[in-house]
Amino acid sequence: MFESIVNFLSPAALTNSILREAVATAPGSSKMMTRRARSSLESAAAVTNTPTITPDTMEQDTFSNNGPTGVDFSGPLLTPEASRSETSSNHDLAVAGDEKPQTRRRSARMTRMSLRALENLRDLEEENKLKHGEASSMTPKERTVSGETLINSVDESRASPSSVKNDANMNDHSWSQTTLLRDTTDNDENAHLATPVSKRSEEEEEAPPRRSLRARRAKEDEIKNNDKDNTEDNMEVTKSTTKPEKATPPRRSSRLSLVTRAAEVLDRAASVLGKRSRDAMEKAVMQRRASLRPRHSLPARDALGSSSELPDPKKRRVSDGDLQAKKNELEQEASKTEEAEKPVVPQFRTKRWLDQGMYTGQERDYDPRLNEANNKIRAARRRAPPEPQRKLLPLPMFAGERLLKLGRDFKLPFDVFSPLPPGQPKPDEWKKTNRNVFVGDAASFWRENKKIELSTCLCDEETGCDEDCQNRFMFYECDSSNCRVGPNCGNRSFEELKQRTKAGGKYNIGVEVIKTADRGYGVRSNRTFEPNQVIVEYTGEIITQNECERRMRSVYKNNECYYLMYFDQNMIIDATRGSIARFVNHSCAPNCRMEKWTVGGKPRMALFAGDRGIMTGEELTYDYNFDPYSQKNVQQCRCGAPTCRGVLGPRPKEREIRESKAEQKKEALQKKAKGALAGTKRKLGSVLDESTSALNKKRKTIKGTSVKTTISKAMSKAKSAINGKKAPVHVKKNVTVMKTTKTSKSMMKTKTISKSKVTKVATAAKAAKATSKVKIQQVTKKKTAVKPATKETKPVSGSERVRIRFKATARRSTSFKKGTQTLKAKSPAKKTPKKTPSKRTPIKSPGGSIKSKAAAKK
Ligand SMILES: C[S@@+](CC[C@H](N)C(=O)[O-])C[C@H]1O[C@@H](n2cnc3c(N)ncnc32)[C@H](O)[C@@H]1O
Repeated sequence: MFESIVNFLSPAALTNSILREAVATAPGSSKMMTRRARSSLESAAAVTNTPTITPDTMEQDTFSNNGPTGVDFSGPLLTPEASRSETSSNHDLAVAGDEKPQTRRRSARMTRMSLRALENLRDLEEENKLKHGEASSMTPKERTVSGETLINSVDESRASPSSVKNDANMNDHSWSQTTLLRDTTDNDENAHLATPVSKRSEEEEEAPPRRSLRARRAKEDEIKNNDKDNTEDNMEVTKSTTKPEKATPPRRSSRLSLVTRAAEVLDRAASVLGKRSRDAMEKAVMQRRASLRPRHSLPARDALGSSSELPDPKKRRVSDGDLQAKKNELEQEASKTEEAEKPVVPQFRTKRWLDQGMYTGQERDYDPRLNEANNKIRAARRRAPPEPQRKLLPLPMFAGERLLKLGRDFKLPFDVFSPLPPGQPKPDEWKKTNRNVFVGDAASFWRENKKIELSTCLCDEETGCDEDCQNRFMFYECDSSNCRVGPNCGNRSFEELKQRTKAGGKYNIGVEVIKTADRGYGVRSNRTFEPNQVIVEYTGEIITQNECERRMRSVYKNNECYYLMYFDQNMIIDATRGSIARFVNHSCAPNCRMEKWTVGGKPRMALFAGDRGIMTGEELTYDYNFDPYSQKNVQQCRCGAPTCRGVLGPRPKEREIRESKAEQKKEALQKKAKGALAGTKRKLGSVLDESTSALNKKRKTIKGTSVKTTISKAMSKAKSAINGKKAPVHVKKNVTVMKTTKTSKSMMKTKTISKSKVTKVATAAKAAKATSKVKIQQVTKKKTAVKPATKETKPVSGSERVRIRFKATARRSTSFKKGTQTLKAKSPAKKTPKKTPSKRTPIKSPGGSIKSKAAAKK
C-alpha cells in the first residue's frame, strides 16, 4: 500500500523507479537504454515537470556537478532532522495557506525514491566501471552512505509506513472529527482519539517496522488489486461518515481519505515540485525551526475534554492561545449540552387548603346582603389586625357570637347542593329588562290610581303587617305613604326583592335558567324560599291590546312560546323582552303563584313561592290559567303532575262550558245594547263596542250599581258586624271570568268579585271589624259628614282619620264591584279599544288573576 501510494502520489518517484528498472534490465551499460524506457521517462517527466533522469543527464548531474550524490535535492531532506523540519514547515504552510502537510511528506518520499534510483544507478555505474577497469568515482565510505542508508535514515526519521498511515489518519481527521464530535455527548471515552486507525498509527509509531523494499512492493501489488474493489466501498464510506452512529471501519475510511488526498496531492505535487525554489525551501525550513516548540507546552489529552481536540502529531503545533480558546469553546458547548439535558423540574404551586367549606360566611363578618367581593372589602376595612388563619373547620353550632345574636339564614351553596348539568345552553335571543317599559300608546292609556295610593293600613308595630293587614288583602304593598309600621312591616315584598337583587350574586337573585327535557327553558331556584316569599318580578313591555294583536299577527305568528300576560287597565305585559320570570313554565300542580300587586300606585307582577315554600334546585312553576282563545292555540301540557289537565289552560270540558256561557252572555249583552240603541236608557256597564276581547267581555258582564247604594250597603254591613252579626257573603257562582286561587287572600277576592246584584264585600266587614276597636258611634252619627278620603289634604284628628279610613275602605270595596263602571264613565270613550280583534290572543292570567282582573276593570 505504501509503495502504491508513493507511486501514485509521486510521478517523479515513478519515473525514477522506471529508470531503475530500465537500468537494471540493461546492466553494464548506463547509456544503453531501451527506447521504451526512455519514452516512459520522458512522458513521466512531462507530467511532473521533473527533469528527466536519462543516463545523459544522470551522468552529467551525478559525476560532474553535485558531488557524491550528484542530485539536485534539497539538502535538509536527506537528514532526519531536515525531514522533520520540513514536515513542520509544510504543516505551518498548510496552516497558513490552508494546505495539508502530506504534500511535504510526499515530496520527501519522492526524493527518497529518486535517491534510491540514483544510488542504484551509481552502484551499477561503479560495477560497470569496475568491470571496465575504470576507477570508481565513489569512495568506499561514500558507498556506505548509499541510497539505502539514506532511505533508512529517512525512514527512521519520519518517512516510515507508519507515518504514512499516520498521514492517513491525519487525512481522516475530518471524518474522525465529525464522528467523534457526535460521540462526545454520548460517551466521553469515545471522545478520545482512540479510533482503530489512530491506535494502530500510534502503535506503529512506537515500533515502526523496517520492511524491506521487496516486501513493500509485494504489499503494494496486493493493495493495487484490492484498490479497485475497494473504490466503491470507499465511496459508500464517504457517505456513511455523515451518519452519526454507524462508524465505518477505519481502514476503509483511511483509504478513502487517502484516495481523495491523493488526488489533491497529485495536483499539488506537480505545482510544488515545479515552482518551489531552493530559496523558498530554505525559508520554509527556517520558519519551521522557529516554530518548533517543546512538547510539554501542549495540554494533556484528557484536559482537552473532547475527542476532536485530542492532539495528533500535527495538531500539537497549534499555538497555546488557539488551544485555550478552543478548549473554552468546547467547555461552553459542553455546559450548554448539560443544561439542555437537565430535566425540567415542574414548579408546583403551593396547595391552598380550604379553611371554609359549605358554611361560608359563618367565620367572617359576613353581610348576606352584599356579594363576596363587597364583603371582602368590608371585612378589610373593619378588620384592623389580620386574623390568624384557622387550622380546623369550626362546627356550625359554634359559628360565633354574631350568628347566635343576630341569626342568619343557613346558606348551602346551590351549586354544591344541585349543580347544573354540564353543557347547559343559555337562551341567546333573550333581551332582558328588569323593569316595565311602556310601548306605544300604552303610556298614554295608562294612569295611576291615586285613590288607592292613599290607602293606609291600620296595623301597628306590635303586630306588624301580618295576614290581617288591610293593604295585604288588597294586594297593595306597604310603604311609608300607606303604612306606619316601618321596616318591620311584613308587607313589603317588592322592596325586599329590590334590596336582595341589588346585592347581586346568584344566591340573592335566587333563580337561574335551565334547559328542560321537553318544555324548552325553565327556571329553577338557587336557594330556599319561604312560603309566600317573593321570588322574581315579571317585567316586560306594557302594550295595548291592539299592539298585542298586531304582534301576534306579524311578529309571533310562528312562535311556539308566548310571553303575554294580562296586566292592568286592559294592558298586556309582553315579556318577550323581559325578566328571567318569562321562562317559568306552567304546571297544573304548581309550587308558585304569579300575583299582581300595586306598589307605589303602580301595578307590578311577581312570582311568589307557594304555600309549601321552595327548596333549592326545584323548578319553579305556576298555573298559567292560560286562555288560548282559540282551539288552534291549545298546547299540550307536559308538567307531569298527577292532576295534569292535559293542556295549558282549563280542561276541554271546562273550556267548552266557559265558551258556551261566554256566548250566552255575549248574546244577552248584544240584545241589551240593541235595546239601548233603540232609545232605552243606557245603563252603565253596557257594551261600549262590539269587541270580542276578553277584557271587553269582562266589562260587559258587570252590571252597574250606584256608588251611593253600595256605600250604604257597606255601612249597614259594618254596623251589623259591629253589633256582632255576621256579614253575609255571597260566593260567586260564575267562574268563567275569574278563577279562584287557593290562598285565603284570593279566596277573599273571589268572594268579593261577583256579578250578583247583592255582592257583599268581605273586605268591608274586615275593615269594619278593624275599626270596631275604636269608637265609631260618632261615625255613625255623623256619617253624612264623611268626606271622600281622596279630598283629605289637611291634618285631621285620630277619630276623624279612622272615620275617613272606614269610608275609604267602603269605597274600595265598592270599587271592586263597580269600579269598572266608574272608570268607564270617567275615562274617555276614544281611549278604549273599540275594534273587535279578529283573532284571540293566547294570554296568560296571573295566579292572582282575580285581583288583577278586578284591577283591570277599574
Ligand atoms: C312563558 S313560556 C315558558 C318558557 C318556555 N319554556 C321557553 O323555553 O321559553 C311559555 C311556553 O312554554 C311552554 N310550556 C310551558 N309550560 C309547559 C308545560 N307544562 N307543558 C308544555 N309546554 C309548556 C309552552 O310552549 C308555552 O307557550
